[in-house]
Amino acid sequence: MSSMIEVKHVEKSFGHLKVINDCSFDIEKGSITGMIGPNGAGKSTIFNIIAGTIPLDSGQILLDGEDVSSLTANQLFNQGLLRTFQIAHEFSQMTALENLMMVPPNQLGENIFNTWLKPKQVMAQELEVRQKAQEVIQYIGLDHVKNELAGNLSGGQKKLLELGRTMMTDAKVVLLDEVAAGVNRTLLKDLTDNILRMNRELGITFLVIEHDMDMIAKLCDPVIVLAQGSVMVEGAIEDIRNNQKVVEAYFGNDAA
Ligand SMILES: Nc1ncnc2c1ncn2[C@@H]1O[C@H](COP(=O)(O)OP(=O)(O)OP(=O)(O)O)[C@@H](O)[C@H]1O
Repeated sequence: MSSMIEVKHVEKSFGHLKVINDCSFDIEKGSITGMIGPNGAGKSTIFNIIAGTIPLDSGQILLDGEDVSSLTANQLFNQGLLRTFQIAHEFSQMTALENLMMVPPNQLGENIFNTWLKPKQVMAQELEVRQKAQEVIQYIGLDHVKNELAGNLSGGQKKLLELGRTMMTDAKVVLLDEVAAGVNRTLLKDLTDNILRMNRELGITFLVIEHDMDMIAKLCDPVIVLAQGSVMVEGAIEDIRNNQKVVEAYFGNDAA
């Protein structure tokens, strides 16, 4: 197995507060790697650094062997690394299907000159995108609500739609930040099944930050425990659960 993402000696401070401290770990290609840790451990910060939304102070991030430490989120998107985002306000007034159709970058039709100069190509591409969106909406099990406004979908359905949006791209790695929050148990199972299926069938690598331990246990191997800005332990969830250092990091020394 080779690495999809390598985090090497990354450091990040906010003012005088050192939040990420000589942090190094690898995410294997084809894995669903979980990241857990107590509040304030630096999970969101390292996640945002990998996603290109926060610059690192020092260290290096490699994507598929290439140094991407200074790339922006947009540039990383074009290299196949993306994170799910909540459906923005303006998209909530579009249908679920239209939300999927908005995703592919560089659609020819977006450029007015292309619409005049290359109308056939624009139409062919729109048809292709529509077909792909239809396939994706079926894949994620939202066909029955494809014409509903995204704003009217339930919390869990919105999460599924966000996952679907990543399938409209040629994603190699998807970063998921607390997808389970506010999702009911039935849709949580759909969400978990879809992530497992996308991983198995499409070969997408996932990095998952999650407070829901059930979801972590169902999805992730390995699991990385972050504490005070660096990796405390890494391994299978059963080993992590029984690790005394981890229990102490979460609950303090009283937990012993
Ligand atoms: N933009 C910022 N400016 C200043 N301090 C920040 C900033 N972002 C995060 N921090 C601080 O960095 C530390 C780590 O925060 P971070 O959100 O990465 O932790 P976390 O592990 O994701 O926590 P949680 O599980 O509570 O979401 C915290 O002490 C937080 O207050």
